[in-house]
Amino acid sequence: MAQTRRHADDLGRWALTTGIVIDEAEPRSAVSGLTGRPILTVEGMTVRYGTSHGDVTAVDDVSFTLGHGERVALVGESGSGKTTLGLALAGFLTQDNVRIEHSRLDFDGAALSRVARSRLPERTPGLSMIFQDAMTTLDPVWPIGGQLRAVIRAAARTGGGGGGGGGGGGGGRPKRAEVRDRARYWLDKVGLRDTERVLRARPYELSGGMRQRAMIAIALCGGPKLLIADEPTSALDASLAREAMETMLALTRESGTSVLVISHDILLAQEYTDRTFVMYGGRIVEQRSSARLVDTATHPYTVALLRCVPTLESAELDELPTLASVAAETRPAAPAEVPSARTEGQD
Ligand SMILES: Nc1ncnc2c1ncn2[C@@H]1O[C@H](COP(=O)(O)OP(=O)(O)OP(=O)(O)O)[C@@H](O)[C@H]1O
Repeated sequence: MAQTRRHADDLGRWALTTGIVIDEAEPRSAVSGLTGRPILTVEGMTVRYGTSHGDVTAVDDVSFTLGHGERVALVGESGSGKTTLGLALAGFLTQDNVRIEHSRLDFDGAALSRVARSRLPERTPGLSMIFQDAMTTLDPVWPIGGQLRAVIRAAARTGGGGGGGGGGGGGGRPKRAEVRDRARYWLDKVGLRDTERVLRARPYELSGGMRQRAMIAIALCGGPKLLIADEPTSALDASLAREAMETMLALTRESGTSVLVISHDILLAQEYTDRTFVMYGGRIVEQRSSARLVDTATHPYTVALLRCVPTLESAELDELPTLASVAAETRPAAPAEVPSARTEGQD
């Protein structure tokens, strides 16, 4: 808790310092037309790292649900706990110094207990994760083809799908030729040409954009029901980032895969997702329809974040607004003045 508190005190002016957190959950159906049982239900999740200076509470009592086929952006500044939340959900936080607590964590209708998860790439069947930098995430000395085939085989063992390329999703052991076909199919799906070369290549032999596409193929070839993408395009330049994001989202739409995309980029969140969750100091302080975020955001941090988005008007300014400058302009709100939580549709 000490670290979270210090972090909040650095910014000093927003609601977290007054202890007020607005967790404004809109009904999913009202936002995206999605109904039925959620693919993911998280209640009361807290993640702490034990350090030599005491415990760091990186995720602090977070609750939300994610619908089947829904795409949600998790935005927030550096250190707000986005990556920790994604890693905890995907089962990557297994170190001894990490403590994860929750009152409920259900994925695809079943409780996700950490002990039930096994080694990669079978850590959580049906749940896949993409990371920021393919170069440091992919095995550097293992050809792309081998990495793809390992996930395809693992998915087949656990009954995963993945579609296309010759079966293998029926829970049995797929034939070698089928696995090879499916690996080619997925490279083709993510827009990589010269697939034979890419299959044989090690990650360092590909360009950044190609590596990121290969990582998207590896993440999706097992037919996940939920994809957690942590800053999936921030290592790419703007045009490649857009292409890779569009490819990833088109493929997940096609397969009905739910997506939780972690990003600093609130514009990207608005453009590509159904709902946006804003994280601040380890908490989800706002959950909104992405399309209506600008008009409906009430939490002071979200409002400040939106004011920092560059616009044509701000190009005229001597200095672009930053969180620090917006905070400096904002009179510290007394607890009674902080906007109260309202759910859209109540007005
Ligand atoms: N292994 C660790 N040990 C101790 N503290 C950690 C560890 N990893 C993260 N933290 C701390 O947990 C908090 C949340 O970090 P996290 O990386 O989850 O935030 P983030 O929002 O994803 O940031 P970024 O956008 O920069 O990736 C930060 O205070 C960070 O310093």
